[in-house]
Amino acid sequence: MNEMPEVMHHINMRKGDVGRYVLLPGDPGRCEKIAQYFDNPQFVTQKREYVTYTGTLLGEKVAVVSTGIGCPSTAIAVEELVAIGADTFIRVGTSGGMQPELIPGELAILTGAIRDEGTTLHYLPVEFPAVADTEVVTALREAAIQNQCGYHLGVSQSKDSFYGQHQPERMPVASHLLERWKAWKMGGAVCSEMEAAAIFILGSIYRVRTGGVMLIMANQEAPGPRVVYDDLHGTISTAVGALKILIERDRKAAQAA
Ligand SMILES: O=P(O)(O)O[C@H]1O[C@H](CO)[C@@H](O)[C@H]1O
Ligand SMILES: O=c1cc[nH]c(=O)[nH]1
Repeated sequence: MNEMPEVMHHINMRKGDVGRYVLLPGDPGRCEKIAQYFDNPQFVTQKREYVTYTGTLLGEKVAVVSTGIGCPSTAIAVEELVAIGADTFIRVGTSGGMQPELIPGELAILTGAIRDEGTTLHYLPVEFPAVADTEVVTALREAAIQNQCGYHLGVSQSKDSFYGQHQPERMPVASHLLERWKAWKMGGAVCSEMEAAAIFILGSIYRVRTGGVMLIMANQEAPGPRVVYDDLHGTISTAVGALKILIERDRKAAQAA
């Protein structure tokens, strides 16, 4: 087996560059905006789709690292971040709503993800569920309530094809995609996005804490207005609030130990 290099090949960082707590948006352009919610925000590095800023919350080092689109690049980010010492990850993303009652602008706090993608099959058989960490889910829910954000708890569909979600009819495998979408809906999936399954499966394997909070931009099951892509204040505040809750709880647990 090849050892991990000292400087990680893709994220371009080494031990000490980030702390334990990391936010993971897909879009590299969202990192600077998220970092503004930290104290002492600082740009660290950029390589390919991986942009990193660090800062502090309650005096603790935190980071935001973009994953790019999809599970392949996300799995690489999580692998390399775990190798340099991170152990708590929250995906901060956008998604499409999958249940008629969801209102664009509300949040989906993920308890798990449907593994409708190929990357995690390189890690665990498909029967293994992609689940979020209970402590992270609880912290996200508390933070959403503190921020007065409407939210729904549930599973996302983590898929490989954005256009397979939005224009399934034009795909040669249309009937397959439509039938499976119907099944995900009947099973109660709340939203569709592209990275959570990889984060959750790697979290299980490496015994690190993972979760995700997704802005519901539009509802595919109840067409109506979309929220603007840039309007992520509630989503980011909820993720940052959850990190603060986890930092405080971790400190108390360390003192009690
Ligand atoms: O909002 P982000 O985190 O970029 O994520 C969502 O947006 C992208 C698709 O437009 C996919 O990466 C999907 O998961
Ligand atoms: O509908 C959507 C919105 C954001 N990201 C997705 O993958 N799907």
